Amino acid sequence: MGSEGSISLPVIDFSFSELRPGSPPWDLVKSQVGKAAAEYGCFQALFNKIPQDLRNAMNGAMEEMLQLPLETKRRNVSEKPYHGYLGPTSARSSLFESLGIVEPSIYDMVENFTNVLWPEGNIKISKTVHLFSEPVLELGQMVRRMIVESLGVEKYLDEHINSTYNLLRVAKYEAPQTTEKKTGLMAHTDKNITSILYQNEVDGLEIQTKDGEWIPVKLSPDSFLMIIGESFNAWTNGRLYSPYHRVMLSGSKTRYSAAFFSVPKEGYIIKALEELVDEDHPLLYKPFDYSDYLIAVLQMMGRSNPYLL
Ligand SMILES: O=C(O)CCC(=O)C(=O)O
Ligand SMILES: [Fe+2]
Repeated sequence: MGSEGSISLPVIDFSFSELRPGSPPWDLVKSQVGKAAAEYGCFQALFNKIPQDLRNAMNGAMEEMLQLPLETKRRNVSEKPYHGYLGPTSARSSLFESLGIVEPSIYDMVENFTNVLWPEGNIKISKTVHLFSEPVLELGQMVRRMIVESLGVEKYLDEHINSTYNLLRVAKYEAPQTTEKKTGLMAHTDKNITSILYQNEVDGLEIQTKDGEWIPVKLSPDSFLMIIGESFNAWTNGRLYSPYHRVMLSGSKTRYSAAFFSVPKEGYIIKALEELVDEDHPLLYKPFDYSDYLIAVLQMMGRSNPYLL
């Protein structure tokens, strides 16, 4: 397919006032979502449910959190990989740093996080993160429901939704001050179910198509990028694509992003749906426990992966 930049990622509009399951706009959007998830494993979602002042507040909150002193950010710890502070190390891009917030739609969970960074509390940040997260996570659930419906496996919808929790990671990518592109985050696939990305108005994300072409993502301020993770690909026996993506940076503007990951709960076994396994679609992956899989991937990638803890 053509030279670089000649194709772009699907853009899907979720800004209908009446986007209820079963309604005509729902069915229309659902067919676009199903197609995009199968062909690209990602799409840009236009979503007008978050007012500009809340987006501005979120941008400010991300900046404030990630500009704290290193020893403060390091207090954001977790025994689970990727759930706590990740900083620049010799094995990772020196431009990247991120903090992890488990279950950001639950106010008390956000407060637990902010209290670690600000022992005296920071209600403004807690409220902003919580308020911002709620509609984003609703968008995520809506997309997952549409995908499950478009594959004709609605009977597993509750199991699918209830088998995950949410993890928010806010990241800072230091401006490289160069005209040529520098790596901010190495190429990788997400291992979880779905990821929804929001950014301050600095682009940098690139997605690889099935043909191997890298497409730079241009996100309008009121849009999000939805990415299918490997676990969703496995659960649907390969019906969905899970694309490689990376962050490439140039110029003098610092990039901040908020990535909302839906992650399989501990102990949940990801097993391809029997309805999606047949002669034309032989079983692709043996059932697996997500936590074991993640640990195996991390071990396999070893030191060569800067994305590693
Ligand atoms: O910051 C971004 O835009 C991408 C983050 C990402 O791909 C990840 O954290 O898995
Ligand atoms: Fe990612």
